[in-house]
Amino acid sequence: MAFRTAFNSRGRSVNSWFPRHMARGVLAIKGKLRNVDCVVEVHDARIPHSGRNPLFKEELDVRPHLLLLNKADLISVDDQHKILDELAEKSETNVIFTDCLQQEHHSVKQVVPAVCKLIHSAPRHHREEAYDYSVMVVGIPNVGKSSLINALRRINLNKGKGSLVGATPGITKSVLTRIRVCDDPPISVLDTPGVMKPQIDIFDVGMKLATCGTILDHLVGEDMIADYLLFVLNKCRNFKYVEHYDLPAASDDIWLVLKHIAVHMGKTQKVKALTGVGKITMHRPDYNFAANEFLRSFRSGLLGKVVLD
Ligand SMILES: Nc1nc2c(ncn2[C@@H]2O[C@H](COP(=O)(O)OP(=O)(O)OP(=O)(O)O)[C@@H](O)[C@H]2O)c(=O)[nH]1
Repeated sequence: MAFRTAFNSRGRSVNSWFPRHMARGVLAIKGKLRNVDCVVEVHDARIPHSGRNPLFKEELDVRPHLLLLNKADLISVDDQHKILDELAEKSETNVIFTDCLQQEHHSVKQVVPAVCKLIHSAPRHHREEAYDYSVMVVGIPNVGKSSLINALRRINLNKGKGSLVGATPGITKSVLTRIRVCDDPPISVLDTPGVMKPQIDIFDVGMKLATCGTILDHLVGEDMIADYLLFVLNKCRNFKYVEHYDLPAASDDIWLVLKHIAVHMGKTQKVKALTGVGKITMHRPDYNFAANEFLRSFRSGLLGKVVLD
């Protein structure tokens, strides 16, 4: 079966999807850099190249930089190896894949040793005398910055939440909160609000970011994101959704797929319609519910392990 090879943007512009306050966020982050020993950038492993805020590298590169590709549970181990090779080609070698939701936190346990190694490998400038290590956690919205901080606290301090976690992008609103995550060695992190590049000019990048939940769904439209997700799944021949929703076959028609999802999940709405034989009651699939369900399932890994880049 032939599927779409390109996604139709339907004339939509991406710029309006990015909240204005985020430009101020970078300035605030930059202003705190003097008191920081290392920058930890958290990004979504499903989009290892797209959507990273270039300002994190350009503006904060005066400090050692560690890239954490989080939500690694949502991609395959083979893809992780491939991504490491691709990043190494761009001279980016300080990279760790993390899964902050995993109970034992095996991957997150690598973070403190890696941070210490990086700090020891570079001059601390005027912070030479400072007893504790100060780490700034940066990243675009909803990639798991707060989850990482909470996991670090659990591992190293046996303590619970220090930072709010949410499925909606933009949960961390306060500008820069200092949180202790380890006593030996003493490490504090600065939690920062998610900051997106002020303008993303490539439509495809905007859609990848939206599919991973880093942009508020309603700004883009859930049906549009669901259509992009369907396009991606078909393009990479990942047909797990067919089995998951008991569809008769794979399809590139989002409305057909959403209709099946709604019917499969028993989500139809009664509507009255006036016909030639009088008023009749019809059952209309709840397309909004279906689009939301399709995205939610993908984001929680139920539709397979997919790298969007
Ligand atoms: N599958 C998976 N989900 C994760 C992981 N880490 C975080 N999440 C989920 O991703 C969502 C966002 O997590 P947060 O920790 O609030 O992200 P954040 O970057 O602090 O978000 P902002 O406050 O918007 O900047 C939540 O629903 C988390 O449960 C992970 O490693 N794997």
